Amino acid sequence: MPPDASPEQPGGPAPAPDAPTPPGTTGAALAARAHGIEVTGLRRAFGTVKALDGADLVARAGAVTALVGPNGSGKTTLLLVLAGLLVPDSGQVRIAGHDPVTDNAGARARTGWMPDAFGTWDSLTAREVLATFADAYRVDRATAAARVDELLATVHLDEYADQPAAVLSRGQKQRLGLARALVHDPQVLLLDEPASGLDPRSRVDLRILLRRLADEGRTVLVSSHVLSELDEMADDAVFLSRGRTVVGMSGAQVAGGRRTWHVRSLSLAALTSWLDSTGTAYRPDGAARVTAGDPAPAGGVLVDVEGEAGAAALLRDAVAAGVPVVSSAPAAGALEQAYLALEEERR
Ligand SMILES: Nc1ncnc2c1ncn2[C@@H]1O[C@H](COP(=O)(O)OP(=O)(O)OP(=O)(O)O)[C@@H](O)[C@H]1O
Repeated sequence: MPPDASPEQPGGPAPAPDAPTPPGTTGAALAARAHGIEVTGLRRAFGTVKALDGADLVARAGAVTALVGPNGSGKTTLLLVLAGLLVPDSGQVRIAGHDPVTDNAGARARTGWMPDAFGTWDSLTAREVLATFADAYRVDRATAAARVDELLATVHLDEYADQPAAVLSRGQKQRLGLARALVHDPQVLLLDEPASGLDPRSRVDLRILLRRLADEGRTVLVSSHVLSELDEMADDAVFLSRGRTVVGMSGAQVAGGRRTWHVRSLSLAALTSWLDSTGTAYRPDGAARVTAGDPAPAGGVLVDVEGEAGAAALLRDAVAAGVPVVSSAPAAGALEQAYLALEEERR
């Protein structure tokens, strides 16, 4: 049995007969995808551990939503409940308008689930693995055959299509897991650490694919510890801590907050004396390399500014004052900074 064996796999309850539409469907069918994910007051305990302790979440259709939180904050538990693989103790969940508790088959027919490690049947080929899942989701044979080929190409596994899954590397298995999640053309995609084990090229491909899927009107909820990666792909973010939603943010809110910028100048002295003259607080970036005998070494500082407009004003004024600015960029991604600020508040 694969490690992520679950009733979702072949042999489990059948999806609803009105299974989702094939890829490329447009118009009215896409309009029906208006619902995303809605979670209210979700609770789930394992013995005395409250893995979910009143979590709330909204993930919009047509957007990529990042699910962020420290180890043990309840992300996987939440995703398992959303995937219909774990029954919550209490709370409300709607997946594309369906309740995974009372209408498990209906919700799961519309949900693609990619666990953090995808187990396969090693004796089946990559193509057979996908065909088996398509069959379990009652995708008709002709549609399934075309879709399996299309997905194998999408995740760049076409040359391994007829190889036993046992020969696939960890990253290739992850990509097969992504294809598996898409085999029934779900409206909602749940991905738990999808980029783990992927090489840089595959990470870029994943980002492009998730953006395309969201642009098609699907709901994409993705958890990862690699915040820089989420930064590049997420429209919105939900932060979990100790089983509760600490904050939900739109991308604009994240970008609009107070952030640290790294400003570098050909002359560190010119930069710092200008900042001093304007009363702007700054800190060393810890990377200044002073060359012996160089009277005006290059270097940079960290400055906290309000939103991107604040960063633009800082750059404009520095250049206007004759400071030879080389670069000005966020010191860390927006999600990372928001996350660290939240951690700071909790201390
Ligand atoms: N099957 C289980 N039995 C007992 N405790 C569990 C079980 N699953 C999760 N937990 C506990 O629930 C809490 C939340 O775990 P969960 O895996 O949801 O966190 P997470 O945010 O996904 O963590 P990570 O980032 O480390 O993957 C943890 O304290 C964990 O030990």
